[in-house]
Amino acid sequence: MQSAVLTLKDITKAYHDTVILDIPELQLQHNIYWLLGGNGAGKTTSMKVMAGLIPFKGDIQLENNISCRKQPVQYRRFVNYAEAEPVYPGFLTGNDLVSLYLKTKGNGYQDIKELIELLSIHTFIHRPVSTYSSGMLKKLSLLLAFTGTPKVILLDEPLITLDKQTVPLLYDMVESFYTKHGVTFCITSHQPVSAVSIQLQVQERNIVKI
Ligand SMILES: Nc1ncnc2c1ncn2[C@@H]1O[C@H](COP(=O)(O)OP(=O)(O)OP(=O)(O)O)[C@@H](O)[C@H]1O
Repeated sequence: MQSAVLTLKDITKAYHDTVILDIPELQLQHNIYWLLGGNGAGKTTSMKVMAGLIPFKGDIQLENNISCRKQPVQYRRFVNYAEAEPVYPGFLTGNDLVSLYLKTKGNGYQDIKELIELLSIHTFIHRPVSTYSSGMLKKLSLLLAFTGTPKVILLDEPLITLDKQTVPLLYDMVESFYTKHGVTFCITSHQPVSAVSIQLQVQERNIVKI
């Protein structure tokens, strides 16, 4: 049996008094997962919990040896996350953000300049992000999720605002990081995601395999 990359145990997440997630146990193996669920079901909340970015009860283990609760810095070094609607300080340029990520995450599996060219980010990377369109911002945030040497990449609604040419490029990146670099992906999307092999669903506050 494949060993678990992420193990969620006794997770509960509430906003104020409203419980959004109640997950007794969930194991994600090395794979590409598509997380489904209706509007407001809890997909983004699940992604933020798995990214270790918001408080929750319970714990998540990465490869059974790094605890999100006990070793949050180490955990976040190996779990990358791209938000559905990324927001960055407007005065920073794409170059500033790439430098910052490289400094904190280290050199990546693939040369960052190659990825910048591949996604055609080089034409605007020198500009402050306040001047970007939503699609340009999305491309930059996806690029940043592929920096460093993550074991898991979480992509929340990666397809929204992406142009037709970029969608297959993103799928190729997902496939190649999955096969060549052993990265596990969890992707939320209301559109079908062709790169995916296992579907998950947020159902009555739990995440189940379907
Ligand atoms: N910061 C917050 N404070 C209070 N409630 C919140 C907060 N963020 C999300 N919620 C609530 O949590 C529930 C789940 O929201 P979430 O954004 O995780 O859903 P989602 O499945 O990603 O939805 P969508 O498909 O519409 O993006 C919703 O009822 C939402 O109103």
